[in-house]
Amino acid sequence: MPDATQVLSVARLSKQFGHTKAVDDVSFDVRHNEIVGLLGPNGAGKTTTINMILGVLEPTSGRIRIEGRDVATERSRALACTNFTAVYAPLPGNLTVYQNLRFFGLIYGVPRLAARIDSLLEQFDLGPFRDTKCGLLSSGEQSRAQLAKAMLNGPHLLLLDEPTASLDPATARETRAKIRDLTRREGGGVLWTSHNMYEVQEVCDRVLFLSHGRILLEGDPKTLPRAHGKSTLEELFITVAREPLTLETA
Ligand SMILES: Nc1ncnc2c1ncn2[C@@H]1O[C@H](COP(=O)(O)OP(=O)(O)OP(=O)(O)O)[C@@H](O)[C@H]1O
Repeated sequence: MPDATQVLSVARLSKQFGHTKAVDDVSFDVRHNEIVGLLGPNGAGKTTTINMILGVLEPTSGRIRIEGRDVATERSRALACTNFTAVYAPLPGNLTVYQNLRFFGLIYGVPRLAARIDSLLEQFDLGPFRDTKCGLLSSGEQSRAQLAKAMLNGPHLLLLDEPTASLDPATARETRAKIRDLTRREGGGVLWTSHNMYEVQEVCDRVLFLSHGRILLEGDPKTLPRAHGKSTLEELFITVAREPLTLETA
C-alpha cells in the first residue's frame, strides 16, 4: 500500500545504457511538504533518475509511483500532478511568455487559466516580459519563465534540475524563497538537483548523495557533514565524489 504522506516513491530503480549503469538499484521517497536534494558529481545519474520519473526514459528495472500511481502503467494520471524545470528543456523560443504559459496551461487543463497566468507573471516578476518571445529573454528571465510554467498546474511533485544555475545571487535567493513558500503553501514535494552546497543547505529538508548511480548517503544537510566528520556539506560532497568507497565502508 502506498504511504499517503509520500508524493513520490522510487523502488529499486536501475537504468543501463550499454555497459554503463547510470542508475543502480536506487530507492527513495519524497513526502508532501518536503524538499529533497538530489546531489552527486557530474555523471552520477541525477538527470537519468529525473527523466525516468518524468516518464521520458524507460527504466531497465524498478518502479516509480507518484501519488500512488505507477508511472509505467498509469502514466498520464501520474504525470498530471507533476511538473519540472531544466535548462536543457527550454520553453519554445518563438512563443511569448504569455503564449507559452497559455499553451502549457491548456495542455494541463488548468482551470481559470487567465487568472492563474496573471498571478504567476506577478509572482515571478515576468509582467514586463509578458509579450516578449522566450528566445529573446536572458537566461535568468528564461529560468523564471520556466518556473512559472512549472507552477501552472499546482504540481504535487516538482522536479527541479538546477533551477537557479543561471540566476544572479539576489534572484537565486528570491527564487529559493519563492519555491520554499509555494511548497509550504501548496503542500507539494520537490526533488531538487544542485551543485551549490550553500543553496542545498538553505533549501533542502533532506539530501541524497548519488555516486556512480548509487545512493551513498542520505540525511539532513545541516547535520550530515558533522555525522561524517566533515565541517561543511561541500567538504562531504568532495569526499563522496572522490572516495565513495571510503564512506561506503565507514
Ligand atoms: N542516453 C544515454 N546514452 C548513454 N549513456 C548515457 C545516456 N544518458 C546518460 N548517460 C550516461 O549515464 C551516466 C549518468 O548521466 P546523468 O546525465 O544522469 O548524470 P548527472 O548526474 O545528471 O550529471 P551532471 O551533473 O553532469 O548533469 C553518465 O555516465 C552518462 O554518460
